[in-house]
Amino acid sequence: MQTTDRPITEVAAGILIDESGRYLLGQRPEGKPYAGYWEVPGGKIEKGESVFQALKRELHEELGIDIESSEELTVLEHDYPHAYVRLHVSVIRNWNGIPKGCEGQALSWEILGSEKPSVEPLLPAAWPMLERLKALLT
Ligand SMILES: Nc1nc2c([nH]c(=O)n2[C@H]2C[C@H](O)[C@@H](COP(=O)(O)OP(=O)(O)OP(=O)(O)O)O2)c(=O)[nH]1
Repeated sequence: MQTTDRPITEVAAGILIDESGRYLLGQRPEGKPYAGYWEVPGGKIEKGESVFQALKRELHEELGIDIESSEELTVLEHDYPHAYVRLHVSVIRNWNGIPKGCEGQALSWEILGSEKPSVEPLLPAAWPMLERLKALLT
């Protein structure tokens, strides 16, 4: 773990994996830092929320789906100019509804085994998540 004097922004990110073995990326909407960059869906954990509660709320707001369960994949930190973030990354295999871009964001289903995503650029901290996912599945 890195250490920092900066306040830490706790973030929950959820890698949705569908039945054909694809995972979902979303493009950050206008108005957010790194707008246009691709990321794993999720967002900031609010005060008093667990990682799962935050994921459930964020994925409902962003994608219009209801998740039933999640498996913790990894925790990683990244020092951005706008914030120091700690990302709690989970894998989600069960949800109700069909993911859609409720905030006007584009979505892309990606092949798990591929070398790199078909879309770019990715948020810098999304890369280690995908590496961790690859390691889990191979
Ligand atoms: N969701 C998500 N966030 C990521 C990833 N990689 C990464 O560095 N982040 C960072 C970017 C942001 O600083 C932070 C997530 O915050 P956000 O701005 O998306 O959160 P939010 O939806 O709660 O935003 P807001 O309500 O403040 O507008 O985590 C990723 O793959 N997915």
